[in-house]
Amino acid sequence: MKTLLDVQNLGKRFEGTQVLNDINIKVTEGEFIAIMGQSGSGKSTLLYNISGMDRPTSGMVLFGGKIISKLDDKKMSEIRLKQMGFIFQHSHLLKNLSIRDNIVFPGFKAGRYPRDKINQMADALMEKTGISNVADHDIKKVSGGQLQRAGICRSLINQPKILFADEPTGALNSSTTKDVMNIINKVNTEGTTVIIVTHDAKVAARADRVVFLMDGTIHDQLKLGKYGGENELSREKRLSGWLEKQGF
Ligand SMILES: Nc1ncnc2c1ncn2[C@@H]1O[C@H](COP(=O)(O)OP(=O)(O)OP(=O)(O)O)[C@@H](O)[C@H]1O
Repeated sequence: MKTLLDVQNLGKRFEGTQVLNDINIKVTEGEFIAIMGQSGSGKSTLLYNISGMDRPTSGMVLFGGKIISKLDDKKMSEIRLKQMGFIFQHSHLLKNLSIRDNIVFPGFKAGRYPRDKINQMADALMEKTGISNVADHDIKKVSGGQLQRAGICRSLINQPKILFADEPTGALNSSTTKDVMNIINKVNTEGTTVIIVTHDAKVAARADRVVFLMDGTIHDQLKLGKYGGENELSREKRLSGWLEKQGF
């Protein structure tokens, strides 16, 4: 399989504090990676630095074989808009716009397809994630789970190669977490590479590989293989045993 994201000797320093140190990781096309670690270990910082939301202070990041960590803001924003999707704990949808308008917005901005086609793609995404019934609702009038699904639809409207998610289920209850993770696993099965930061072992158990960060370095990695074949409980057990060894 081809390497999509290649992180080489990445370091990040904030005002005299070295937060990430010598991070090396290769992510292959179609892979699903979960990043775990104690609070403050540098998980979100790593996600921001490998996705071009922030710049590393040392090392480099290659995306599709091209160095992206040294691109100017304009070029980086274009790559983020057209080739990457982002989901956060809170979906940050635009107020005073409907769910549908929020979802099509980055599609219109990227301008890769005519507006009719983008509207059709938004309809298909809402159908797939079960929010067609609230498509025209104001974002203040839907549930947290529906908002998060809308955030997922928005992140997918430009058919990104990779989806970055920072605690996407952090504000959801366990049943909605399961629904959202089912969607993310499906998107991954259909070919989108996924990198997710999570505190939740049940969420991380959905990934092919779990990376454990400690004090800003990769402490260990666990290969779980593709989700779906193995019994869910035994997979979670394998992960929790490994996490215990990491002191988590
Ligand atoms: N913009 C910033 N300026 C200065 N320090 C920062 C900045 N962003 C993060 N840090 C520091 O970097 C360290 C790692 O933060 P980060 O948010 O990446 O950790 P995390 O593992 O995601 O934590 P959590 O699980 O609590 O979200 C922390 O000590 C944090 O205070």
